[in-house]
Amino acid sequence: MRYVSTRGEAEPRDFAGVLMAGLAEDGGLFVPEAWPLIAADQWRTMRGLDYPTLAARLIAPFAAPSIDEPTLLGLARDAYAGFGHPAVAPLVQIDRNLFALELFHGPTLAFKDMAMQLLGRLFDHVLGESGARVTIVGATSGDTGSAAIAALCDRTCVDVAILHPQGRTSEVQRRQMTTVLASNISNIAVTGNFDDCQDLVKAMFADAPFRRELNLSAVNSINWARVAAQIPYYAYAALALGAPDREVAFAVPTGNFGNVLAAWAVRRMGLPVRALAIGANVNDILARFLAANDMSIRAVTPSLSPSMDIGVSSNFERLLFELLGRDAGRVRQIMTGFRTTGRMAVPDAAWREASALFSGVTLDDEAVIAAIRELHARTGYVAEPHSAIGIAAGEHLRATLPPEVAVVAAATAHPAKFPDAMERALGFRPPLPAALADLYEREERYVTADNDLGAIEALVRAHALRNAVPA
Ligand SMILES: Cc1ncc(COP(=O)(O)O)c(C=O)c1O
Ligand SMILES: N[C@@H](CCOP(=O)(O)O)C(=O)O
Repeated sequence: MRYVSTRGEAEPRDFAGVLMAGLAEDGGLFVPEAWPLIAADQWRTMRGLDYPTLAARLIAPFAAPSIDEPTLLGLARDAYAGFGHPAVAPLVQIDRNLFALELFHGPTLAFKDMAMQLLGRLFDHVLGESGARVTIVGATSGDTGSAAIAALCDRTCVDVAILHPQGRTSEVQRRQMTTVLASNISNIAVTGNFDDCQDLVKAMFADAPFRRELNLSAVNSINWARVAAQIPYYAYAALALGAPDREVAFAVPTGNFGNVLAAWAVRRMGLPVRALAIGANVNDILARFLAANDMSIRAVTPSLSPSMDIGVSSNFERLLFELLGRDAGRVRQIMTGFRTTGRMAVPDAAWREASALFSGVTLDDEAVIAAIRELHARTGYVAEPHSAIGIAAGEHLRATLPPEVAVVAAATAHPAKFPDAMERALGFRPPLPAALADLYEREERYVTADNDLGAIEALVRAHALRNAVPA
């Protein structure tokens, strides 16, 4: 499989090349040159496979020829061995025809572990073969950072610098990052919001000499490998519920649009996905787009679902590329306009196509608290704010669909990551699992920095040089 940039000017490359490159040199995102299409008969043979086997089977067409399926299977078995549930991503029925796909049984208690545990092993595999070393720069609103750090700490071939918005994550999220004292990990608390951090990451990639000097790579969902590794759990859920012989629909709490893009991908690969709902907090650029073709940047407002406090959803560009018939020139023009005007001029036909498949549901903090309480009182299910938004979107979706369509909502984080919100909603603080029980006693280490590219680059360079192996 070869990958092309959504903006058409970067050199195409294979899976290993895309894993290492992260963001394309033209500022675009890598996408598969062609989508693998799986026939119904082949899908049926995948029913009942365990999670690592299914993951290897579905990622194999994306990874070929860089990495073959047996190698992927070995990496996947290792990646998911430490998960806290034997099914890795269990489906829990929470109501009539409504299921929660629990994606938070990995080491850092959020769905990011599902991809990141595999990604860490992919980096080792590819870099081990080449002998190269990379500097990974990442932006986080709370969960990507801790998952990346857990997956990559102490690996000899990578240095990791994670930018988080100072004071805008939950304390558990911050401590999950800042208490990892491995020498290849650096945490930078930036004065600003997640979008500032993400813009800084993209600016580092756009600084060609810096990018070359440090051999930059990415762990955010701008890196195609992240999205590829998020595809299997949607297929896993759909197959368990009867696909390809039964339609399914997915509801996904959304920030950077990576997770729901993976759900869209299984549809593109041939599974009968009838509809996709995105759940948003007050930072609802995607819901506004779907409702009224209003993709306009607004100030980011802190909320009880901090991981979704995102103003601009990077992965929308991958969907836009498809909606525009893969016209990279058009994408380039629209994205340039978006950056300069703050409003994305999506052609009407593309918007209509998107809104025929996707719907959006917005919940402000009061509605989130009410949704957590109501869900708990009615079903006994304890959902943290992000998952509660996903489930609320699933409930809206269910009301619009025939009863034979199975609705699956992504439960993206463990309630213990957001104890303040849970206490406000349900009057108790869910305990952290044993492996994290002493999180509040652990030493924290991080540096703070202004939202200034030069200052951040200097910190990242110093970190990478400190760890560089002498020639
Ligand atoms: C717990 C949680 N839920 C939902 C999201 C939104 O996912 P995405 O950014 O892939 O849309 C995030 C962050 O990305 C998250 O950490
Ligand atoms: N919600 C994320 C933000 C980054 O999203 P990503 O999927 O692009 O890594 C986080 O928790 O960090």
